[in-house]
This record gives sequence, C-alpha cells and structure tokens, in this order.
Amino acid sequence: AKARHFKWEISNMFWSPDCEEKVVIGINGQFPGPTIRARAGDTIHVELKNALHTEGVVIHWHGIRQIGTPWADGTAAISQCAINPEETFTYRFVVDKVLTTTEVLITNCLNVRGKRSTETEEFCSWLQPGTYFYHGHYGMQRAAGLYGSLIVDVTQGEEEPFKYDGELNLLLSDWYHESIHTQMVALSSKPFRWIGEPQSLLINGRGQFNCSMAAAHTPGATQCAAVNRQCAPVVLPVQPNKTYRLRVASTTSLASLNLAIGNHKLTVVEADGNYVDPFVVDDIDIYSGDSYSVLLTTDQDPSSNYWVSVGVRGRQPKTAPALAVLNYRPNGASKLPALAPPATPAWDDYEHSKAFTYRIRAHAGTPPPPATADRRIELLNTQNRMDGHIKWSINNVSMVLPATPYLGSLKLGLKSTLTAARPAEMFSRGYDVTLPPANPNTTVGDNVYVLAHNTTVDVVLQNANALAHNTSEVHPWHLHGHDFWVLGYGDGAYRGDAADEARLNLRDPPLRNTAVIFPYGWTALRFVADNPGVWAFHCHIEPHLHMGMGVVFAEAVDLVGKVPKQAVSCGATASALMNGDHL
Ligand SMILES: O=C1O[C@H]([C@@H](O)CO)C(O)=C1O
Repeated sequence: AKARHFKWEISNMFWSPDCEEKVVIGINGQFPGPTIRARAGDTIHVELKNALHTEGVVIHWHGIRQIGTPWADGTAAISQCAINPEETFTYRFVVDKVLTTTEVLITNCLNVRGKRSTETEEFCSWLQPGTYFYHGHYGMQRAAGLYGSLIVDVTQGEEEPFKYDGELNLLLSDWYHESIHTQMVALSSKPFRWIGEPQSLLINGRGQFNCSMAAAHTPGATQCAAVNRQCAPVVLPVQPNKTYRLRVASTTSLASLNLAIGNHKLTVVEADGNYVDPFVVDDIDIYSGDSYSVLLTTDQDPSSNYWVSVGVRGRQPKTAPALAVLNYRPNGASKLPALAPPATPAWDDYEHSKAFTYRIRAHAGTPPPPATADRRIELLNTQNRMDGHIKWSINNVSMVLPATPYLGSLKLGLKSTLTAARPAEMFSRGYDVTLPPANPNTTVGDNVYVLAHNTTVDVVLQNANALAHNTSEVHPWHLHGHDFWVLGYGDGAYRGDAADEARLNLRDPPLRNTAVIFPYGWTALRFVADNPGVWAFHCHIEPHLHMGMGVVFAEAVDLVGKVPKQAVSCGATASALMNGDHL
C-alpha cells in the first residue's frame, strides 16, 4: 500500500458551470475538485489550506469508513472544528478498510478471503475498492460546488468480478444561480422561502443553462458552450464493440436523477463501493449520495454518436436534462447523434424507481447481516413548523449542531454539550403517514443516539406526508462511518408485524451507505456499531439537512484513539484542553 499526498487550496472563484458566470468553491483553481485515484489500502494525505476569505471549511470523504480515524470524516461540529481561513488541516485516512469483530462477519470474511488479513486474531478486515466522492460538509458548501471524485482501484494483483476495456467517470450535480448564502438565509427565514428547483444539472461540473445543445455544436455560435470551455458539453470517447465501466455518482443538492444512454443497455455492477449481483436496465435512478458502476457495451451502429441524458426524478422538474455525447470514434465529437436524447421516466413514476431499487442485491460473497439486531431505532421523517420557521424533524425533533464538535466533547465527557433528553427510539404506532402532521410543531435538539460497541442496530426510516396535503417527497439517507444492509422497503406505515418482517431480505441485502425512502414508505437498514466515532446520519438533500433532517450516532467514543488536538480545538473542547484535559 502506498501513501498518496495531495496539497489543496480551497477558494472561491468565478466560474461558469452552466455558461452563466457565478462564484463556485474550487480546489487548486479547479471545479469540480481534482479526482483522487488510489488503490485499496493506500493512505491518503490531503494537506488542505482554507483560502476562503471569511468562512470555515471541511471535506467529507463520502463512503470511506474512516476506521480508526473518525476525526478525518470531515463533518463540521460532529467530527471536527471547521478549518478557519488561512489555516491548514491534514486529512489522513486509509481507502478503504472494512473491519469487524462480529462472529458472523468474521466467519463470512474468512470464507470469502480464506485468510485473516490483519495481525490481530480477533479482527478480520479487507479492502474495499469502489466509486466514491468527496464534498464539503459545512453549511451548504457542497451546493456551492465543493466536490470531486474519489476512485479506489483494487489492490495490485486483485481482480474485479467483471471485465471491461475502458472507464468513463460521470460526477453528477445540480446547480443554483443563487449563492448558498442567499439560499441558507431563505431556508432559515420567517416566513420561509423555499429555494426552488435548480437552474441546471451538471455532468463533471458542466451544464448548459438556456443554451441549446445544437448551438453548443454550431461553429461560430456566439453564446454558451461553444465559446466557454467551462460549460462545454462532456464528450465520452469510446471505440465500437468494447465494454466500458461507467462510474456515476451524484452529489446533487436537491435533485434525484435518472441516467440513460440512447439505444444502450446498462449492467449495474457496483453500488456505493460494493459489488452487486449484476442486472441489466435501460436507465438508472441516482439519488444524492449514491454511486454506481454500470457496464456499457458499444454494440450499436458505430456511424452514429449517442446522447447520454440525465433528468430529474421525484420532484416536478423545472430543470432541463443534462446531456453528454457518447462519441463512437472515429466520428467527430461534434457529430450530432441521429437519435433524440432518451427521455427520463415521468418524474412521479415511483413504480419505475422502486422496480430499479428493489433489484439491487448483494454480489455473492458479500457478508450477510447478523440474523438479529440488538436494538431497533425507528425514525419518523416529518416536515414541521417552529416559531414560523419550516423544519424537517425526526420523531418531532429537528437537528441543530452545537458549537463544539461531538467527537471532542464526548471524548472528554463534557456532558453539558448534549441536549438533556436522549431522542426517542420510536414514534407512535398510530401515526397517520397519509396526512399532514396532526401536531405540526417541532422542537430542536441534538438527536444524538449513543450506540454500544459491536451491537447490531436496526434503523427503520419512516416517510410521511409533508405539511401540504398529498405531498410526500423522496429522501436519500446517508450514513457516515459504515455501510448498512438495506433489508427492505414497504409502503405506508411500518408496524413491525409479520407482514413487515416478511418484506425483509436477510439473504442477499445490498451493502450501501445511502438508501432512499420513497413517498409514504419505509426503509429498513441494519448495521453493526463496530467503528468507534461520532457519525452523522442524515438526508443527503442539502437544504433538508440545513432544515434539521438528521441524527448523530455516537459510537463507543471511549474506544476512539487519541484525537488530534487540531481537529477539535474549538468551543468547549478548546477550553477543556487549555485547562489541561487530555483527549
Ligand atoms: O423542504 C421543502 O420545502 C418545500 C416545500 O415543502 C415548502 O415550500 C419543498 O419542496 C421541500 O422539499
């Protein structure tokens, strides 16, 4: 395994992601940020200088478990203090080691790998290559363009369970013309102002607002992409009769997406860094926080190019699809495809989305979940009011983050930094998910669940009607520090009865770090609390997180190793350290 060193400077800069000039957060003068490419087991060192003039910054390595390095997870107020302007913080972590101490997993891991790969007998660990990404996790900085790809290849000499001739990378995002500062003020203001739908969808940071793709390809066109490289349509060059691995990840602020390629089938082989049982589809849904690998065979008429089309799902779209060109060489890249771009399924065709999502199953050799859980936490997702504000709440508590990051305050036992009461383990069985909340009022709190080491935890996420009648939205939930098994999905209220149990798949549930709840439905997850640290678990929709849609899992914090002082020298932890306390 190698150490890979990166030196980054984060700054605001003028950029035209969709041909309209705005301000983005860039890294080393680039937008999106540079792609990190490593092999499984490598250690990444990112020496990150904050060159924003007046804002802190952190970077979250989405999908990387941070085993033994919870202070490098990059969540402001949870795992570390925001890095101040002009300061430098070094992230050091391994990509990506799965390690567990539970019996079932050890046995399975030994069966799969045939050997113990760590020195200590009680552990079994293995390396996990895959498609990941990184992004800002302070305020709404991700929506300002602070993101990039993180791709982890298999260790030298190891093979993937599928073959391909080439690789293409698509990092998908959405883009607003309002600054994130305006957006945050709007979302927090009284009366509430919703940010609306994004102006553009971006592929690898490039989109076209108010520009026709034809204009983009017309020599001499005076506007848009033809004259601005920053928003030039993405071209994916391919040779006929080859197989390509398309890595697709979504870092959108709001939009759920669907991707299709004219006349081409897609074989799904990886989800969130885990191999899946391969299946063939015409298009894939991608929620914010998801990543996939799909195989594409260039078996169509080679005299033509084809459109790659990315459209909006789950919300009535006001945003034009993003397009890229699948360029069969030796055709010119600007040769317009003969076929029109493939149309996205109707935005509210949830049956289509469920059919896709339910087909995702673990690849043979993936460890199965423990047969039973030690604890079940049921989280009701509602939209609420509080003193004239609109919030998202979990069991009627909307999450607010403290000034002092939990990792430091809990390690030092500074109990005063926690909300007095622990959050509820379940919501009332009689709750009617089909109606707006009977009691729309919410409180705020830290939503910290304290998890005992190595316990198996079930989480049931319950969706419900929002404040307006006949409205329930999709929410992709992302867990830090872990993959979970997605045990199952159901429509309506979860009751935990035999019918609900029958919907759970304990045989080949996929391991993922992000899972969606469908409108009015529930999703059941299971994970093992085997990674000491403090981990965010939240809706990956940026405005919803800002409105409080999340919880925190504080996991065996007493077993966390020595926390670097620099990570937590702020707030009450800084005072305690000055008084001589030791982390
Ligand atoms: O959080 C949200 O607020 C709006 C709407 O519910 C109220 O304006 C919306 O569509 C959201 O997703």
